[in-house]
Amino acid sequence: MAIGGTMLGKLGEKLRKSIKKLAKMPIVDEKVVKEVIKDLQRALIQADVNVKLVFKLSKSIEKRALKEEPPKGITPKEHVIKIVYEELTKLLGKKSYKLKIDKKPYKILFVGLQGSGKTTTVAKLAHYLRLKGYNSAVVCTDTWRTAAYDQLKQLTEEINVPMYGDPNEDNPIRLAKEGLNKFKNYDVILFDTAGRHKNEKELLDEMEMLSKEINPDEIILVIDGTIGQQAKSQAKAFSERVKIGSIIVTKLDGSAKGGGALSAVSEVGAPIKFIGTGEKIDDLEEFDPARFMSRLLGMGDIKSLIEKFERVVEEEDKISETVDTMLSGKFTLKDLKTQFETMKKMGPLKQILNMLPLAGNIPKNFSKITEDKIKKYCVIMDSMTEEELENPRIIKYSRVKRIARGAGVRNEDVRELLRYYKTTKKALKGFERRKLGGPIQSILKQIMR
Ligand SMILES: Nc1nc2c(ncn2[C@@H]2O[C@H](COP(=O)(O)OP(=O)(O)OP(=O)(O)O)[C@@H](O)[C@H]2O)c(=O)[nH]1
Repeated sequence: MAIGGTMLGKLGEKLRKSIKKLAKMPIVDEKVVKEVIKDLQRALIQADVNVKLVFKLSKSIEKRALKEEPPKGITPKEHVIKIVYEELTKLLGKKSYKLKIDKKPYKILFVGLQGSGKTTTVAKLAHYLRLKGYNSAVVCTDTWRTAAYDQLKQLTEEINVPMYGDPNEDNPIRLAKEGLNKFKNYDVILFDTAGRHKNEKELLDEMEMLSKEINPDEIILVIDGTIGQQAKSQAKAFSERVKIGSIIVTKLDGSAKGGGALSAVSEVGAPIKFIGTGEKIDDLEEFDPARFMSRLLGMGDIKSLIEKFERVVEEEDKISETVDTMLSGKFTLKDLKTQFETMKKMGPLKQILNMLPLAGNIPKNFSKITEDKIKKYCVIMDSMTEEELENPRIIKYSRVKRIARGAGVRNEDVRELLRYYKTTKKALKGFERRKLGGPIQSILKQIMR
């Protein structure tokens, strides 16, 4: 499911809007920073993010945006975008934590209130684990809700995962013991539990007893994302009685309060390892705060953009030299080849372009070329001689024919590449270095590297 679509839809939209606004500002000063912070505050509070957290975030953004110097090669605007992104990400946790199956059987105890999506999540995780190559089995210990057994049975049958339970048994401990014994040769055993009891205390008592009996390798708390920041007190109640190892927040699809739930749960101390994004069996996603935020912000992969910026800074001198050569008109097919090879290494061109918040400013010649073309052109250049690459002017008809044959393409393809080269060279000549604005220059540098 696309986050940009329904999931936390409104929050994402609003955050995107304020970042776009920032990206459009001619300069970034205190007034602009404050305005952006106001927008962010409004969006976050509407998504039920705790006011204190929002306040903390505002302070850090303001302080960093106004005090920190942007690194060389990065414009103040890009710098502020990066700070906003980093601070928003921090709301969701410091890093990503993966589920590690490091012994056999790996026992997972699921806890959570009724309706949180626990049973569905157990099945989703069993399915996820199977795709990762682990064979897992499921035990139903819920003796309170009679439909729980049937629901789990149906879900596990659909995915062909063995399940143990007994609708006539009223002792969850006995069910857990039996299940443990039955599935001890499996890679992973998932224990589903009750979500309802006479009262909350007794539910927690039962979880504690089950935990003692099963001695799980990990206890996963399942929390309904639609409850917003209340998720924190719920998580706390459970963690006071059993050792919560990780959390899964469900129903983030279409929940306006998802941001509140995620940020609140991040404060509890146990990492969010997965999120539930729908009712279907594969609507379970590994949770990575940085990736999640960059997707939510809908600006392509900001994380990789930032890493690239870091490389830009490191390679500033080297790039500067290359750009100088290109802009001075000494642009050979060899330079074009280097440029293509970098593009190939950096991933699909489309992706690179999407990563740039200001992609609209890229000269047409650069954005028009497709990945397939790049591949083809590289093959063609591979069958050229060093001399031809250095001095493309010598490539006349007989050479075109030889190159085409060598590369297994039509003569017309070779001529097309030569035309592309000429246009690019001309376009580069048209740029006067001093006329290039900051961001355009760094984009050009990225592309030309
Ligand atoms: N939209 C959406 N619905 C979900 C998600 N996860 C679970 N649900 C739905 O939430 C409802 C409750 O889920 P269950 O798995 O039955 O809840 P439970 O926590 O196991 O309830 P107990 O068995 O009583 O503890 C079901 O209708 C699920 O389909 C999710 O990520 N997104």
